[in-house]
Amino acid sequence: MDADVSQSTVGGSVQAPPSKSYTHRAILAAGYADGATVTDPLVSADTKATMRAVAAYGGAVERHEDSLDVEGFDGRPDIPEDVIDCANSGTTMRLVTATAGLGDGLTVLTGDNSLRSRPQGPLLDALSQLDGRAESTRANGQAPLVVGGPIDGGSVSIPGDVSSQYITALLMAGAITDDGIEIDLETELKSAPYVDITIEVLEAFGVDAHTTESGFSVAGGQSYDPEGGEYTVPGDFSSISYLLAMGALAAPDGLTVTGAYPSAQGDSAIVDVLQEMGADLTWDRDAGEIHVSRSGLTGIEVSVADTPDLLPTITVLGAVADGTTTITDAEHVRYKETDRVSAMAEELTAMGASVEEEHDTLTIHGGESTLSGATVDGRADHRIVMSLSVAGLVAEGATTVEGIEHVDVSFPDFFDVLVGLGASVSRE
Ligand SMILES: O=C(O)C1=C[C@@H](OP(=O)(O)O)[C@@H](O)[C@H](O)C1
Ligand SMILES: C=C(OP(=O)(O)O)C(=O)O
Repeated sequence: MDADVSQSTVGGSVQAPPSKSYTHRAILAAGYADGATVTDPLVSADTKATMRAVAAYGGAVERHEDSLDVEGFDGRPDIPEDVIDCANSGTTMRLVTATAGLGDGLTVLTGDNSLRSRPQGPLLDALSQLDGRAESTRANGQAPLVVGGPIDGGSVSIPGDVSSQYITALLMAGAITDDGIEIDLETELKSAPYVDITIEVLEAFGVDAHTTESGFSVAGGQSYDPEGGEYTVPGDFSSISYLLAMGALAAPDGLTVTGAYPSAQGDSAIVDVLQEMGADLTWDRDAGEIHVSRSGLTGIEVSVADTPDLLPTITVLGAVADGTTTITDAEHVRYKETDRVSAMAEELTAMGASVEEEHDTLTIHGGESTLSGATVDGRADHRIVMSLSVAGLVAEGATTVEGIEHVDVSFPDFFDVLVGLGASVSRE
């Protein structure tokens, strides 16, 4: 499905969607537990993949209007009756691959074309170091994967610059092992705040995991036991980034995002990025409300080492801002649903922007009247679709964004929200 987005303004108030990262972790943590209620979950294509995995391992997930009742598999998983299809979700594949290492038998994991081209090798290698069986069927470090155990824990050495999800996966599974897992990082850790999110969720489930001098550590023999049997998911700052970008570019009378409370999410840095670019933006942290209105923006230099999912949003902001925006430390953003560094450079160039791509860096030469409408390819990637749609709000003439159904991965009602805020969008 495509969306035709015309130059238009937005305004009003909108509730932040629930966090994808917290929802995945809460569902799996409830799976490792006897069970739990997950309140205000994100129900999306990606989190449904984690629900399916928990069910495949012997749990069950019942959906209610504002909550999920998760029946856990309580520690070590059953051996699934069938292949686990992780669809488009990297988080699901990495987190539940480590779960498979706890099982007394083999689990087969696969996903869609995109997921089957993403790197899993370092996690497979880590499970092998723990004497698990962990193989890529094509011997290329990519899914389909065949993984089995049961692992007892131990020490692993792993690179930190490919995906933090490997660390999250090992910490979550490590608590269930007999001996725990010590993780030594071979490189600096990229996307580090996502491990902070993991440690925060584990703590809420009564599990201790912590940083060490060389990486992370989780003791074995722990049980997942959430206080009060319930966990509430906060709002999602990656999703909020599109709402704030729309406000800063196209809300003359302002736009308010509610449900935006502080948490461990690195992507709340979008607030600092916008303020540094000169946006008229205030965040009432106690009330969980961010107010932003249309502002003249100026280019900045920003590292996405900790915040890879903000790259598409910042690229669009940079294309409209006066002067040059330089996005650095971006290599790991190439390992997502698509290579987002190239995708954003190419699609915004098609809209008239001047973007220079290097391996680790994007340089955008912006200006208020740079963007013009074009037909752009959403690359079957939710974040490319959403950021190009925001660009369409300020481009001269109509922008057609292809493949908009992919917003289902993290922000299923994105286009309803956009229309509700007054944007001129037609879908066909
Ligand atoms: O753990 C998580 O919830 C995520 C970690 C990040 O991935 P990497 O650690 O692979 O960079 C991020 O890009 C992804 O959207 C969600
Ligand atoms: C990269 C993302 O997610 P995942 O790694 O779970 O596919 C994302 O949501 O941008």
